Amino acid sequence: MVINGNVWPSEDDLPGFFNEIKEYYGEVLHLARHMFRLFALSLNLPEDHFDAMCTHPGGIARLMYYPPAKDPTPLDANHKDVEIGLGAHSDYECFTVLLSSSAAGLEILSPDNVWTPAPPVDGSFIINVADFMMRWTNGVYKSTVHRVVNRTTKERYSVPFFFSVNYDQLVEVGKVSIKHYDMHLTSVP
Ligand SMILES: O=C(O)CCC(=O)C(=O)O
Ligand SMILES: [Fe+2]
Repeated sequence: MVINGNVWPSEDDLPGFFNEIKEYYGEVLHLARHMFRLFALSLNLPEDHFDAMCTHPGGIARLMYYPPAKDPTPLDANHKDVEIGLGAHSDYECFTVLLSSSAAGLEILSPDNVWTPAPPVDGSFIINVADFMMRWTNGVYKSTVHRVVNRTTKERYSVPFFFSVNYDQLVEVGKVSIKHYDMHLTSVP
């Protein structure tokens, strides 16, 4: 449900901003729908399995800004990070298409609980599996715990695009029916 629409800066204040964002949103939405086809194939489902569930999908693009670090410190297990830009979390939709920032800062928690940098790679996207996909696939896909710490003296920008099926889509995990945003834990078969 959309309660309020987006509030856009005026064209005078930020010329071209609305059109650039709109164009990016259209392209990344297209890519996300394509990614869902790859997820389907990887799960031994027909390629178009998710198509009808993504006719008016949840898709939120967020523009992130991380100021330069005042006290740049390397990633070090013995050092307590004080300048965390975005604390440890997993995303909660199906998956996130993350446009790599030109500056480093994204860190992924490895399965053995070690923070590991995910440095930007020019012209690439990072795909983070999110909680809904993990629940839906009964843990076949696992959501990625990640955080952002800008350890550089550069400003950092990034654009995550959080993607989901239609918010009114009924989905099933094994024999358990769940509704979006009304999830319960299910046992792994
Ligand atoms: O800025 C980034 O690279 C990641 C952003 C993020 O994880 C989020 O907004 O959920
Ligand atoms: Fe995130």
